[in-house]
Amino acid sequence: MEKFDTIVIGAGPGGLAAAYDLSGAGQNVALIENNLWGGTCPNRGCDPKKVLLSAVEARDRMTQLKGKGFGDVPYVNWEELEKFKATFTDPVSAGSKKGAINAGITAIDGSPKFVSEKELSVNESTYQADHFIIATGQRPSYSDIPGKEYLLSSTDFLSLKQMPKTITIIGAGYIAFELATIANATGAEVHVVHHNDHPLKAFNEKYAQELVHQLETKGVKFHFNVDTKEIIKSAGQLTLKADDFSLTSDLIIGATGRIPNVDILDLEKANVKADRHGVIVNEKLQSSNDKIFAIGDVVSTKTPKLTPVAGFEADYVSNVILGKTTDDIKIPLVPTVVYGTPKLAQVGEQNGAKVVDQDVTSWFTYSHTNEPKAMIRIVLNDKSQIIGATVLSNEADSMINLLTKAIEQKMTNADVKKEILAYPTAGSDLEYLF
Ligand SMILES: Cc1cc2nc3c(=O)[nH]c(=O)nc-3n(C[C@H](O)[C@H](O)[C@H](O)COP(=O)(O)OP(=O)(O)OC[C@H]3O[C@@H](n4cnc5c(N)ncnc54)[C@H](O)[C@@H]3O)c2cc1C
Ligand SMILES: NC(=O)c1ccc[n+]([C@@H]2O[C@H](COP(=O)([O-])OP(=O)(O)OC[C@H]3O[C@@H](n4cnc5c(N)ncnc54)[C@H](O)[C@@H]3O)[C@@H](O)[C@H]2O)c1
Repeated sequence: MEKFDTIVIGAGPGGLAAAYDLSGAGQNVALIENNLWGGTCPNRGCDPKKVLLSAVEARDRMTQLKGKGFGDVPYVNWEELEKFKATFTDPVSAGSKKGAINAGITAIDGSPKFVSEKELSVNESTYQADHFIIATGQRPSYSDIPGKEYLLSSTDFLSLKQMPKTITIIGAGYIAFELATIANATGAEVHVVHHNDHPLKAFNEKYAQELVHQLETKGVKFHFNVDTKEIIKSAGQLTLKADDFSLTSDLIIGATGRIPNVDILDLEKANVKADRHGVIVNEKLQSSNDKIFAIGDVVSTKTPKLTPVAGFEADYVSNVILGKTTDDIKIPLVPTVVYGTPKLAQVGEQNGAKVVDQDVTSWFTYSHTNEPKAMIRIVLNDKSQIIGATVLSNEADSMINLLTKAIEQKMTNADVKKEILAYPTAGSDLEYLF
């Protein structure tokens, strides 16, 4: 039986980072993947979505300047854009696997199952290790309704050969907003169906509602308080049914959340406990078996499920395994962005001693690109230090990174005014907020 220092299960951003860290430190590491190497983010998540959105953003920017330098703005050509996207995604899996092998990691394709607390089997071979890291991520989950087999996932959407004329998205979280933005820019009629009237529930409500309003202005139709009961297929189309509600479209995307990939690992044989949110861990990311860790999206914690978090947890767990730290994990501030035009970004505390909530649409940064609405909300504590922020604008992604740094450095509003930042940029406007 082959023996390793550490076996990592799942070659996404989390698993790959951990395998590289441990192998780089001299450990004998195996990495096991049962699908595409590289995981969700570069194959069917962040990166392909961002490639598609870059064309959408270019179109939206031109639309904002219609009559101010641009005439009629064409819809995004989906087939061409998909081909461009494939130039990024196609090489990922082979490249990620080859990179791991070149780094001295033993790369194994297959679905492992634990056979004991220290062993797992894959492809009829059994492997032993001192430590294991579970980094198997999540997959889309759908409500158990009749016709759910007709639903497509975000993965399917990102690889559609053709964009249909009408498309319905169930859910109003990150994925729903981003896919709605992309489909709308290709000329599709887009419907978003949500079971309550609180979209993007982790974000400031006023800002989320403004994003809804801006998408509605572009033609996206939101249907709130509609609890989907059934999907019916007829004459090549799909009809979504709810109480007193019916909507027919060419295809329906389920974007109602994701569930952890824990079910086929035989975790109970290794004494690893999981719940419906993932592997249960302590403050050192150890499972109920202290030699088996979990990182990234598969972990059952409230930590945001995002790529930089998976990477951070990978580095932390590697340091625990290598004996470099005995401290509990301390996740730093995690900024999040809903991508599109505009972007909605948020970080830190949303309540404090003082809140500056400013409509900045008329400011030069936003008026020279004719943005329909731009808003910034900064939360300060009783020492006037910045402790949180929400930004809605085309510049929200870079602004939230800047504000995250300001929070980490405990900057006050007076400190912000002392900074010299390149002008004219969204960052150099910050001082005018206070
Ligand atoms: C559409 C979409 C857009 C996103 N956009 C963003 C974004 O803009 N920014 C951001 O930060 N995050 C984004 N995310 C989230 C991001 O993709 C994840 O947080 C990140 O990929 C988590 O990394 P991970 O390594 O924990 O899991 P994953 O990337 O999911 O990797 C897990 C790996 O484990 C493999 N695996 C699963 N089960 C097994 C098994 N039994 N045996 C072996 N291998 C297994 C999987 O095939 C996969 O390769 C997005 C996600 C989606 C779906
Ligand atoms: N830009 C980014 O960083 C980004 C983008 C996409 C995905 N992600 C990651 O992927 C995760 C999953 O994204 P997501 O959008 O699937 O999840 P989500 O949790 O953000 O949104 C799911 C939405 O579906 C709704 N919902 C649940 N059941 C429903 C039902 N029966 N009918 C209608 N609506 C229902 C929820 O209320 C929620 O609004 C995110 O939480 C995030 O971690 C990040």
